[in-house]
Amino acid sequence: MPAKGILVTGGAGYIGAHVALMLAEAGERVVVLDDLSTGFAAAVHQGELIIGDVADSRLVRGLLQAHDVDTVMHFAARTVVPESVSDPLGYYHNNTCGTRSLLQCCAQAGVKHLVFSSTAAVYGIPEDGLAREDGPTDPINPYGRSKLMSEWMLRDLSAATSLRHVALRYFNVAGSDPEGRIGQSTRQATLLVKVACEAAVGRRDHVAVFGNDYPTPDGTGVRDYIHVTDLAAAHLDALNYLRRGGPSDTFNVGYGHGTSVRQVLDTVQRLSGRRLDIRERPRRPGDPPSLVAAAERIRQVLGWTPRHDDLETIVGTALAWERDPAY
Ligand SMILES: NC(=O)c1ccc[n+]([C@@H]2O[C@H](COP(=O)([O-])OP(=O)(O)OC[C@H]3O[C@@H](n4cnc5c(N)ncnc54)[C@H](O)[C@@H]3O)[C@@H](O)[C@H]2O)c1
Ligand SMILES: O=c1ccn([C@@H]2O[C@H](COP(=O)(O)OP(=O)(O)O[C@H]3O[C@H](CO)[C@H](O)[C@H](O)[C@H]3O)[C@@H](O)[C@H]2O)c(=O)[nH]1
Repeated sequence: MPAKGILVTGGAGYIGAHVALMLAEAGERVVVLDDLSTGFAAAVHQGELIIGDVADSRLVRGLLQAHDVDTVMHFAARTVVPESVSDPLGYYHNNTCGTRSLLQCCAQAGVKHLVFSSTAAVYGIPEDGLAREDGPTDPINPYGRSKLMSEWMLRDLSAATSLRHVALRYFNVAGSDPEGRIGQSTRQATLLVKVACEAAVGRRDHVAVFGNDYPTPDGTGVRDYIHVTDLAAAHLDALNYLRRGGPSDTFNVGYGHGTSVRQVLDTVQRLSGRRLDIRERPRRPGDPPSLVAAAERIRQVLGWTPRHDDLETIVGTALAWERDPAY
């Protein structure tokens, strides 16, 4: 019997494309659904790309049936925090209502497994800077709320039906495919590693440091940066876990240690050999001083074994992409 299909929504985007390629290389039959609002057709290396909206129920129902899909990996979303503040309804429409529509199709088609892209933004500002899966969720922007609502819907649907899911809460994702096939080409990026690498190759004239008076070792914000290839591998671990019959669950995907803005910028300067024009700016509203994953559960339960837990590898691959992007 031919293998069941895996539907990857948002598979032309930065993270989804890395996962789709890794799945295809592992021998899975992948079909990508993406409206190309922020993604790139050239990011889809293997498997079919269907251009369309996750909220198009007719299209999605047809795809689930035609490709005999039993697993959905759901990446499609709008992801820019400040944009979610200025256009909250757009974010709830695309991320929350889009997910609801997709889930309805999955339930009707009897999809067995779903892996969902959630975010550390569901935590808001944890008191001690360490985010635990069973700790409070209190997102501070519409993006985080749109994702948390999706987690809730998934949890309720899994309780009511035979669907089982894994929600992965990503921390700060950066870097690119070490072979240079896929990377982050997001336009008007706001994320630190991407912005700093753009400056290092001369595509921006400066980098802002948002806040130098945080209660952190060097006064700048601390985050848990993870390499996109390790993040992609977590999705294959989640898939294997669900196939083994594992119950629905939620996991942080982070390394469990923090890096400051200044450490990131120092590394970008050292690896690029370029001095950046660094401008100290006031704190960015809504930024927690420090956000680091409690990172044990995913290793224990899913068996996730990161291979690129190294700031130089993260920045090095991000810089390589910035110098010579494939799209
Ligand atoms: N990049 C990060 O650091 C980060 C951190 C936490 C969580 N996430 C989550 O990971 C997922 C992927 O993010 P990314 O960084 O790859 O962003 P991205 O913008 O590169 O990818 C999102 C993809 O979804 C597509 N898309 C958006 N709305 C769609 C719709 N309605 N129908 C079909 N396709 C649609 C876009 O065209 C794009 O290809 C998102 O769900 C995001 O919330 C990302
Ligand atoms: O030009 C910049 C950009 C960022 N920063 C600082 O660098 C750190 C990281 O900021 P990012 O914008 O790179 O990422 P965030 O920590 O804001 O992460 C948010 O956006 C991510 C990607 O969308 C995830 O969703 C994540 O969960 C969500 O909290 C923060 O201290 C921020 O103040 C700067 O100093 N200058």
